Amino acid sequence: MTARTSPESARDIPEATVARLPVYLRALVTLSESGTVTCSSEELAVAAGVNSAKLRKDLSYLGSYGTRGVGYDVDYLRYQIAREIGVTQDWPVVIVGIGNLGQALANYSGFRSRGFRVVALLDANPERHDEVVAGLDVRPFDHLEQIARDHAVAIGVIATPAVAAQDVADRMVACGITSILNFAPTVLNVPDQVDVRKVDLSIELQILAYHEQRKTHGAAT
Ligand SMILES: NC(=O)c1ccc[n+]([C@@H]2O[C@H](COP(=O)([O-])OP(=O)(O)OC[C@H]3O[C@@H](n4cnc5c(N)ncnc54)[C@H](O)[C@@H]3O)[C@@H](O)[C@H]2O)c1
Repeated sequence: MTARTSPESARDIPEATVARLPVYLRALVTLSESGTVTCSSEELAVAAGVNSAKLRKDLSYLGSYGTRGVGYDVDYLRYQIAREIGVTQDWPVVIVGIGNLGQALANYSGFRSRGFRVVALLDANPERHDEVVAGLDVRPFDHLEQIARDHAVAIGVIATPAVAAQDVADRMVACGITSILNFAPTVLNVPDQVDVRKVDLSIELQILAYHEQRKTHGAAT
């Protein structure tokens, strides 16, 4: 499967590579902030926690091969990857469902530093509408259409209970939101042109539990 790429590149990059680009970007930001000017593919691979042959192959999709004997220019590669992902531009984001998780997400400073600007926090519960979270008023869910229009919102985050998530997704799609990050433990039905990414920490824990169990059984035999 391939992923859509930026208009400049008009190339298709494999989905698995796309999933690793943010990992490389994070490693490059750390290297850059520590004053590193160039790095070898091995150094970058260690910093990103991947195999260096895979890293070189991934970066070749971006047309970036480094310079023999010198390696990669850290800031230039950081810019190239950020541009490929689309985070050199500012992405307005709305978060719907401002309970425990929605508040934690709203307070997460890492979104802004990676090009995501939270423009509104929406909740259906009127009791929440007096609250200010991360410097933003919590607003009625019914304001979604107006906010999406005013800020040209492309990305919506769902942090409501599972029973409400499909309705929230339908309303997001109806007002032109084409990418959804869903934290609710439910499968969303959306039109083909809408991208949904699902985050489920309990699934990650279950995968770890599976490996733990195998370690325990392996040790017992
Ligand atoms: N993906 C993960 O790893 C992960 C981790 C924790 C929680 N969750 C999920 O995230 C969701 C939120 O969890 P929480 O602990 O913050 O819950 P919570 O009850 O604290 O908050 C949910 C909020 O959604 C609001 N809401 C309900 N229906 C709504 C609607 N139709 N429109 C707008 N707002 C609505 C509620 O008023 C409430 O403020 C749940 O679905 C939970 O299962 C996922």
